[in-house]
Amino acid sequence: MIPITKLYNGVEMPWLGLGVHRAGSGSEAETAIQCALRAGYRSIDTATYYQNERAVGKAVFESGVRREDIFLTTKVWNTDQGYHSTINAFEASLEKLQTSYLDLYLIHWPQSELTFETWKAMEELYEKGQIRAIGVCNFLIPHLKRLMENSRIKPMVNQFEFHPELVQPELLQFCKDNQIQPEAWRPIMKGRVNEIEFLQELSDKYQKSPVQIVLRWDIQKEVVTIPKSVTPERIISNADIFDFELSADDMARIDKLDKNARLGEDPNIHHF
Ligand SMILES: NC(=O)C1=CN([C@@H]2O[C@H](COP(=O)(O)OP(=O)(O)OC[C@H]3O[C@@H](n4cnc5c(N)ncnc54)[C@H](OP(=O)(O)O)[C@@H]3O)[C@@H](O)[C@H]2O)C=CC1
Ligand SMILES: O=C1CO[C@H](CO)[C@@H](O)[C@@H]1O
Repeated sequence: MIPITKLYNGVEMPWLGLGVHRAGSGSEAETAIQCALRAGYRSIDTATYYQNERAVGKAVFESGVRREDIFLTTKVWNTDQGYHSTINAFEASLEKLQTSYLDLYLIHWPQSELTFETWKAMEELYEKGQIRAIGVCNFLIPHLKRLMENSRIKPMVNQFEFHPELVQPELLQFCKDNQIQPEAWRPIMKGRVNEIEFLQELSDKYQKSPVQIVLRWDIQKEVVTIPKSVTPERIISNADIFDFELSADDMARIDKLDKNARLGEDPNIHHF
């Protein structure tokens, strides 16, 4: 059983889920999701932008796992931002995902003034019970402050790039202080954590792979994590992180690998 965290509105979210960006839009994604569900995953992170919501919906529907036991996340893409276009994008996502509600709907990137309208639509869908939790991605502290100062409901989740070379302690603390659950994207640096020497040392010490060490570090830092894989052995081993604990010293030493180095786009270029 993958343990769960509780969002500030009481909704339960698994600490670990399957990311499906670049998991393909057909059978590759379906097979990966079926494998993950068999391995105990109960959370899937997709996006309209990934063009595989249909595959996600099909895999979940055919898995035999009850919809209410799965935590389904998708995101409103930049070109769909705005009040009416968000409602339309949401309806389209529901149809593709073969579901009547979402567990988590996220704004994919901040997009200047339009984001206020997007958020208003999401607040309404949340209040109507069509989404169990609403949140954002790629919001830095100024983005979060601006949204919170100008809206009724604060985000329940902020999903941002997070791994040992991009720790952003201030953003983590800000999320914590405001009861916003942080969620890590690109958590294993696309597999590159395997090449970091110190993580190889910890791998020998704990008898876990560097990837497992890093995913465990996420959990102990209270960051939800969503590693992507379409490889069955990796899907299984990435979830095998709940039977060991990193010492406080080793946690702090992983923190020190921080280089403030991004692999993805810088949210600073998105004015809001
Ligand atoms: N909100 C946002 O803006 C963003 C959200 N995301 C979300 O976060 C998820 C995860 O991030 P992502 O960018 O995919 O990167 P990840 O850090 O999860 O890395 C995925 C890559 O690592 C490989 N991999 C997986 N497990 C292992 C392993 N145990 N050993 C070695 N290599 C491994 C995968 O290969 P293979 O599949 O071949 O096994 C894949 O190439 C995305 O899928 C998406 O859902 C990502 C980017 C931005
Ligand atoms: O979700 C995403 C997947 O990765 C893309 C490219 O790195 C990101 O831009 C996007 O936000």
